[in-house]
Amino acid sequence: MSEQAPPKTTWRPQRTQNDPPGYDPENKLTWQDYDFPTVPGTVEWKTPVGEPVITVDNLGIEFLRGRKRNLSLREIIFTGKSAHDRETFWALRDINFTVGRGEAVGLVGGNGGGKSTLLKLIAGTLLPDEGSASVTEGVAPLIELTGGFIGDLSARENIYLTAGLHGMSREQVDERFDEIVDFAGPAVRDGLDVPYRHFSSGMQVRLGFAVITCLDEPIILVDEVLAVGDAAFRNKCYTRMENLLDQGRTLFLVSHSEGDLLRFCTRGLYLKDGGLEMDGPMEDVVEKYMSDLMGKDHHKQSDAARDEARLKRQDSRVRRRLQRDAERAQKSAGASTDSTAAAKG
Ligand SMILES: Nc1ncnc2c1ncn2[C@@H]1O[C@H](COP(=O)(O)OP(=O)(O)OP(=O)(O)O)[C@@H](O)[C@H]1O
Repeated sequence: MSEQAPPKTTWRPQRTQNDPPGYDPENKLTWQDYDFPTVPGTVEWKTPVGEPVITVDNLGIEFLRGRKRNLSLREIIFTGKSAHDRETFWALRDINFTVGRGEAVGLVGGNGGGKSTLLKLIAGTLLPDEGSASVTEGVAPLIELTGGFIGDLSARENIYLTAGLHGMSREQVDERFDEIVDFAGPAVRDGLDVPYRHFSSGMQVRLGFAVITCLDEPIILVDEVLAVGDAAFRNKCYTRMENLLDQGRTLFLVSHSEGDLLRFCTRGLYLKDGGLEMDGPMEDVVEKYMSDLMGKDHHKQSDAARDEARLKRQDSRVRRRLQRDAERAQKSAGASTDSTAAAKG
C-alpha cells in the first residue's frame, strides 16, 4: 500500500464481470500499489534516469503588441519616444521548473496565459529573450492544428517530410506508413494525395496526431488539439497517449478539459499573467485554477468527495493499464506464434 494519508471516503474499488487480468481490488487500492513496470518501446534515451529532460531557467519572452499605439504629440515631445515606438509586453517571465523522464505535465491557464508560447519555447520554434529552456531529448510537437505541415504538399509528402525531419529514414517511414494512415482514418487515406490545405480541421488533426505520436521522440507536446476530433477518434488518441506514457515518455499537455488533464497528468503547471502561478499535483493545480477562474461560483468539493473522485480515477487508470498490458501480451503471443509458423514453414 502507498504511504498516503488514509482517504476520507469509504468508497473502495469493486470487482465486475469484465475485470482485466491482474486486477486486485482486495489488496491494491491505488496505482502505486500495482508497481507497473515501464513498457519497452522504440525510444532511445540519452538522459540518465533521475536527470531532468527539460530545464526551464528564468525563461522570459517579450512580444510586440499587435497594434501600434498612437503617441500623443505631448508624449513625443516630452518623453523623447518616437512616433514609431511600439508597445511590448512579457508573455512569459521568470519561469523556472524542471521535468523528468516519464512525467506527464498538464499546463493550465486562461486564454492568452502563455501556454502555447511555453510549448513553442520548449519545442525550440521560438527563442527566449531571457533565460533558457534546455531540452536534452528529441521533441515531437503537436502544437498547432496544422501540425506544422505544409499546405501545398500532399498528406503523403507531409508524412515523409515530418518523419524525415525527426530523423526517420525513408525505409522506417515505409514500415510505419500504413499504421499512421490507419490511425488517421479512411477520410485521410482517401485524401493522401490531395494538398494538405484542402483537409478539414478534423482531418488535419487526425493526420497530425497520427504522425507525431508515431515518431520515436521521448518528449511529446500536445496543445489543445484533441478537442477538434470526434469522440471515437479522441478515444483512440487517449489510448495511444496512454501507451506512450506506459513506455515512460514525457508528455506536456495543454488543455481546457479538466477530465483530460486529470486523466493523463500527475503534475500541473498553472500560468497566470505571464508567470508560473503554481507547480504541483495536477488535482491541486486544477482546483486552484478553477477557483481563480470561477471566483465565488466555484464549488469546492468536500475532502471525502475529492478522495472518492481520486480513487475512482485511479481505479479506471489501473483497469485501463491492465487491459493494455493484456492486449500487449496477446499481441506479442500472436507475433511469436506467427514467427514460429514462418520458421516451420
Ligand atoms: N508571435 C506573437 N506575437 C505577438 N504576440 C503574441 C505572439 N504569440 C503569442 N502572443 C501573445 O502572447 C500571449 C500568450 O499567448 P499564448 O498563445 O501563449 O496563450 P495561451 O495560454 O496558449 O492561450 P489560449 O488558451 O487562448 O490558447 C497572448 O497575449 C498572445 O496574444
